[in-house]
Amino acid sequence: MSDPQIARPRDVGLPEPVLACLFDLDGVITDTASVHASAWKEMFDSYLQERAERLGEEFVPFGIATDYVKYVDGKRRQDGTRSFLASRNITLPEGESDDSPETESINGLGTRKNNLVHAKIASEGVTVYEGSVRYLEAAQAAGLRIAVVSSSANTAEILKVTGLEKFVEARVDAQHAIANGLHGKPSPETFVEGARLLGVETRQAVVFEDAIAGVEAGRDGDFGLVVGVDRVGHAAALSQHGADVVVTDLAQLIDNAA
Ligand SMILES: O=P(O)(O)OC[C@H]1O[C@@H](O)[C@H](O)[C@@H](O)[C@@H]1O
Repeated sequence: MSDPQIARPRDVGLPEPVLACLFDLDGVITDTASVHASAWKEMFDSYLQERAERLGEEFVPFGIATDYVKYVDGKRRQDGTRSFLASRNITLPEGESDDSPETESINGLGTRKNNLVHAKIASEGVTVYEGSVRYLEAAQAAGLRIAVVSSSANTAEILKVTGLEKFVEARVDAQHAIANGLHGKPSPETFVEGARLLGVETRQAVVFEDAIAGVEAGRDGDFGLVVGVDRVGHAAALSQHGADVVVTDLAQLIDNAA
């Protein structure tokens, strides 16, 4: 529900010179970080199990609270795959972007995971955080420009099925980043691009992120503020890696400012 009394950045808990909000999507606006996390676990566990049997090694499952948060969350699909496999001393060829799910390559494992994400979204739908919709409405009412900056190649689809497109003036997703040669998070380049597309300086933009790689990107990009969003009890890690403030729900910023 929009609040007609909200008219300035400080009413949504942001410093006055701020002109724009750069929102991560999965885990910040939509409850899709959990969908991604369970797809990653299903894919890696089946791959690791099959590999352990083949090589006669012990099967060590993929941990969501450990491996996902540390190596995968917030990063582009191929970067997350590579980063987790490196932590297990596994090196695979990159392969091609259209590798089938059976191909033992970085892209092949990514295809497996993406098929699982699509199946989960088709069967379970996408949940939008109510507090985030309230925040989007309030930010819009306060005259702030809004971009979504996500590592996901499924960003456009998620924004469409949830009806959130109407809030978004600029979108920097995996396709945009790759087409423009931008490094993915934890590099700040995609957030810098979000500010550029909105026509504001980075100091005039606030980054909203739930992932360690995302707050690191915010910290390294000279933004006005980095808001960490803690959905899984990792507030301390978000602060340590670059969040200036941490909330468990975006609506807290409005309520605290009132
Ligand atoms: O596989 P996709 O949809 O391109 O998403 C890549 C990544 O996108 C990020 O937004 C998520 O935090 C990660 O969990 C996800 O793995």
